[in-house]
Amino acid sequence: MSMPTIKHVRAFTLRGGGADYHDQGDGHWIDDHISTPMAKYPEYRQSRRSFGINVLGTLVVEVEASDGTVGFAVTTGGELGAFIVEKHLARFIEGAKVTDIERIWDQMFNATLYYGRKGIVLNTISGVDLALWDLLGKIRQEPVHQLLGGPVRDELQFYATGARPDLAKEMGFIGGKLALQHGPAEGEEGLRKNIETLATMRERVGDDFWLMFDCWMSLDLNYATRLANAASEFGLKWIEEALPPDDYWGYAALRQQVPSGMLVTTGEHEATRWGFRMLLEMGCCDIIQPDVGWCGGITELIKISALADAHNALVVPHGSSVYSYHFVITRTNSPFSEFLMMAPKADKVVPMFNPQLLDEPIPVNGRMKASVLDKPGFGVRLNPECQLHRPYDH
Ligand SMILES: C[C@H](O)[C@H](O)CC(=O)C(=O)O
Ligand SMILES: [Mg+2]
Repeated sequence: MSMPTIKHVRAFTLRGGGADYHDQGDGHWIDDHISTPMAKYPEYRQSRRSFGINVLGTLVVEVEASDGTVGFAVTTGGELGAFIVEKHLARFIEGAKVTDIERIWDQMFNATLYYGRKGIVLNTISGVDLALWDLLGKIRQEPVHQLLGGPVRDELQFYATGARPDLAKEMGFIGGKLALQHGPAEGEEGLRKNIETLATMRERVGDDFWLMFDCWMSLDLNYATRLANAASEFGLKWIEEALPPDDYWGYAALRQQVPSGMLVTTGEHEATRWGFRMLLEMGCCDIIQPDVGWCGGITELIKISALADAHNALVVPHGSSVYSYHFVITRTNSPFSEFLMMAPKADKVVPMFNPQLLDEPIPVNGRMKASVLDKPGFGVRLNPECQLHRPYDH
């Protein structure tokens, strides 16, 4: 079979939820007094949007092959990501064969090393990488999970992230992850309120349902240790992203200090095999949580996951909807998945990247059959009702 080449790459921006899932309206649980690294400033404590968590918006990358097939992906990256794709990365993509994914990744990463390595550049590289996997799947008429070696189980099992683990239990999820609401700047009273929320939820969900705290990089080692000790009485399963992502030493210490049996998890703001190598070799956590749309895409996640497996660590990707589902179903060291509850009150299941994708599968009774993922590529379409904007052209 002669392999088509890539004729065009195009980058667009989009506003309103979707891949930039913090870009929500007023009254959404995800923006209601969540503990953040900015919460030490009282004026930025009530809303994450107040410090600009949603400034980037969504980046849409489209790759069109010489036979007319189009692959695409969405990630967080907006206009800055669009600039990087159109003005810098396009040269490595256009003219390449659709199977040249590994070489394109290596060229994108090495050409941006002097200003990249992590953050928005890696989000952007991830977006291109996911679009390339989508394209290859569509050209081969195979789902991405099949390109990755095929499912290792019949279905995915999900825990839910949101303000209502009690409702998540009724909806069939295996656990509920609460966003921690009060950080160190809110003192002992804040710590008490955090524990009260956990205690209330434990009361409602019973002993066996998993409950976790997501601390979104907002604590220090002392506070995180005290929170973990106090939460232990209420069966906290894991403490997530307790410290800033660069504090590998703090994570290694925290893992030694949490009560026996409690897991330490992190990694959604980490990128590449080198970043995760630090977390794994320094013994920072029990579960790594790469976001497929931010860590370097599927091409890099394959390497990160192999490294984690060799360190006996689980890989439970952060959010990332279909991009993580197609990966998780193919890996034994990824036994369950996250589902971010994007309904403003976390009281019903809506597609995670709503409203940007069509045909985006959702868990039913906290589960998703592998067969639901059996469409070419990632199996989703861009919603034509969403207003695409192309800020740069090349
Ligand atoms: C709930 C967290 O603060 C954040 O918005 C999402 C996240 O970190 C996660 O899903 O994990
Ligand atoms: Mg998290």
